[in-house]
Amino acid sequence: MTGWVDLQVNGYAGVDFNSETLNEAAMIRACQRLRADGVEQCLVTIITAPIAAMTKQVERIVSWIDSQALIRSVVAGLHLEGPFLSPHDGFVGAHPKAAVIPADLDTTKQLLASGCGHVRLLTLAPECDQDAAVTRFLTRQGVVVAAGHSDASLEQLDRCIDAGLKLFTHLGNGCPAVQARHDNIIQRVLSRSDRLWISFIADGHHVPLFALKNYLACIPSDKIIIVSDAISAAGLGPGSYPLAGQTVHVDDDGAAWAECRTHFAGCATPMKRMRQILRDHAGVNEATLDTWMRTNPLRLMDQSPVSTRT
Ligand SMILES: CC(=O)N[C@@H]1[C@@H](O)[C@H](O)[C@@H](COP(=O)(O)O)O[C@@H]1O
Repeated sequence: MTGWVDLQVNGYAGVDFNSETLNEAAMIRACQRLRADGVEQCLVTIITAPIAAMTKQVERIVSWIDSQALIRSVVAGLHLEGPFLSPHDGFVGAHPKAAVIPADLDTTKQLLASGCGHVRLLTLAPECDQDAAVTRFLTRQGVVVAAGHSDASLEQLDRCIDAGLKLFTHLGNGCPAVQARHDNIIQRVLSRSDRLWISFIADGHHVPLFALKNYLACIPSDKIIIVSDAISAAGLGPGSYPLAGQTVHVDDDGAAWAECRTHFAGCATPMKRMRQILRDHAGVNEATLDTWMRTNPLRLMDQSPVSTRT
């Protein structure tokens, strides 16, 4: 197998992984489509919701990973994006503000318990993780910690990096459109690209290609990871699609907008199209694409070997 490894998939081909009505047959269909579209493995991503709803959704998906061979071979685990994110406008992005909470160990343990060892990655805002306690705990449990939806200062970023933080989730998104010209989260994270993997959504909408090329040129190649952030619209055309109880509008150009149109809400572009975009419009060669879409995500996930997780 030489397919791509996508660390952020919220849904695919008409199936919303965050829906309360998700069932096993739909999950199998989505896995078949992911495979057919070149994705060997992915992390199913559960976004911020009230804790009881998150744990219930995690439990449901974990039961299928444990019992169904195709799901187990495609779904390498879960990525929890939230609930410990910045609640501030712009940073919170498409996550429901009311369900965002400060990081705490009890909630973290509850989330991990519901995952029965399948939670591989958790995205949090370092400024919401006092003394980096949750980052340190998760790292010791073998869960990769990412920063994202965050306005962390350099000090807060460094404190979490020292405690085990490994990744920054979809740089250039989950932050306000207008920010300080120099001291902003994008520049702070770029200044730490020797110590962090950094993921990007390469659909050409989340980050305009000219800016994406600048980012990709200034980060060491072994630190770059491409994620799809796919939602149920991925692989389908323009229209309205569900995401965790929200309605997302996909325009003719493929951009996926929240109803208010102030921010994106996931992505309708599959990995195979991102690969074409990066190759044909950003001049990235095939070997480098393999590094960013397979080797690097696998290396990052090796930081969370299944055998060491409890
Ligand atoms: C699954 C999902 O909801 N993903 C969206 C992402 O697509 C969007 O980019 C970000 C903020 O929006 P912004 O990019 O407009 O800041 O919020 C969420 O993470």
